[in-house]
Parts: sequence; structure tokens; C-alpha cells
Amino acid sequence: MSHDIQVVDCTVADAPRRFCDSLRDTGFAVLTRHPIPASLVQGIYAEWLDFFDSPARLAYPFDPRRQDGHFAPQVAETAKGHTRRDLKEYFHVYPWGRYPAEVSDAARRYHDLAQSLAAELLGWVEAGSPETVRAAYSMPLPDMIQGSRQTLLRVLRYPPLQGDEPPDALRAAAHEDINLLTVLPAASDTGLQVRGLDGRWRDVPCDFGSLVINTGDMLQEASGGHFPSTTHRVVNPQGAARQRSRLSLPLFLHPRPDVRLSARHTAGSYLDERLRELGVI
Ligand SMILES: O=C(O)CCC(=O)C(=O)O
Ligand SMILES: [Fe+2]
Repeated sequence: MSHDIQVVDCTVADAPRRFCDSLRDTGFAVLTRHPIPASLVQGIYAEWLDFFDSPARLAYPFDPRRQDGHFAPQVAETAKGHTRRDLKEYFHVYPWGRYPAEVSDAARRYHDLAQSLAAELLGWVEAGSPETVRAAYSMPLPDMIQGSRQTLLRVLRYPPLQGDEPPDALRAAAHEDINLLTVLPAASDTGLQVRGLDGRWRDVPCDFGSLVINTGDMLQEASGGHFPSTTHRVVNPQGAARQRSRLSLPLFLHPRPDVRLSARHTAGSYLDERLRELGVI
């Protein structure tokens, strides 16, 4: 078993196996030569940075019931088990939700592309699950997301650091994702780290243009722990990067709420429990 995240060329014949091995051993895999154009991601970062810097963002305050819209730094989540809010703001895009008139439809197009890719990757995970693990899935994994309205694109902006942040506050404190799989294009700057199953923190190897995939708690739950949902964080930069915003674009793949993950949880009951812990509902 390797604690190093594998970088997998999507076009090679054994890509699905290498992808699954990396997810099983580290909770993460990095994809190259994947179908999401880097220029699309670059364009989204540029236009959304302008949006976050403009007063227009204030017209879309987040709705606690629907969970769409803009989460200002003062309402951004506090990671489970932490007391400091993360140093970030973000906008939650759902296909049915509010969407800023001030930006192009690029983030919506990215949502659709990333969701189709994620469905294919769930097929890889299904095929790469050992027989006993697969037998316990309540349905094939790609079917769990069919018709789901819960899959969420988070356009994230970590503001430049002012120097007056609480000393123990991070851009994103150590946490696990709640969902099945997360699709995360390399961010506009470094900072993403994962804690290996050996307890050591490592940088996620994500050159601009590559795509990071990680396991969330729901896949961990459904697979009885075969695919671990590993802890990750975004550390504060040093030097000149402190003056720069960092943009990133995770797509959190969610099943329909009625989907049974395990004997104790449906996707709906699991999500409610976690959002309550995060203090956002
Ligand atoms: O910004 C990143 O690179 C990671 C963000 C993340 O882990 C999250 O929002 O759950
Ligand atoms: Fe995360």
C-alpha cells in the first residue's frame, strides 16, 4: 500500500484500476488528460473573482433552507470539531438555484461536465469494489445520483490575508467531505493538503490543469470503510501568495435523499446530521 496519491492519466487502459487503488489507499486521486478544459476553469476563476470583489455578491445572500447563494466570510462554515470559522467565502450553485447575472454560464457548464465525469468515475469505483463491498451497495453507485438535485458546485474564494486573522484560523481547517465523491480542479494557488492514513500531512500534487478526486463520508459509509474519506485542509500561504486570493471549484456529488447508504443511514438522514454539526441549518 502506498500513502502517495497517484497521478492517473485517464486515457491509459488501466486508469480505472489505478484510480481505485489510489482512492482506497489515500482517499484521493489526481487525474490528467481528463475531459474538463483548463481554459474553462481559468475563465471561471477570473470572472468570479471580479464578482466576489463587487457589491453584486450582496444581492444573493445564502438561504439556510435551500443552501444556495453567497456565504460571506462571516457565515462561512466552521469545520466539524473546530471553533474558528474558515477564512473563505463561497457561492453554492445548484442547477435549480440562484445564479449571478453578473457572470457567464461557464460555471453552470462546468457543473454539468464535472457531474457527467463523476458519474463515469462512480462506475469505475463500482467495478473496482471487491465483491463483498459491492454486494452491500443498495444499488449500483452511478444509479444513486440519477435525478439527484443535491449535487452542489461550490465556487470558493479565499481572500488575501490581512494579517489580523486569529493565529489558529486556516483557509480551510481539517475536515472530511460529506458527499460520495468530490471533483476538484487544481486551484489557482497551492495550499491543499491531505492527512495520510499514516497520520502525516502531504501536499496534494495538483499542477494547474489536473483534476483532484476525493472520497467523501457517504462513499466511506456505503463501502463499509473500504474507500476511506480522508482528512484534508487548505493551509495559509507564506510570502507573496498571502496578498493573492485563492479560487477553487469543488463539485460535491450527492445521491438522492432517499438512497440507502447503509443499515443506519439514507443520504438524506446523513446530510441533515452533518449540516447540523456544521451549524449551517
Ligand atoms: O479549496 C480547496 O482546494 C479544497 C476545498 C475543500 O476541501 C472543500 O471545500 O471541501
Ligand atoms: Fe473538502
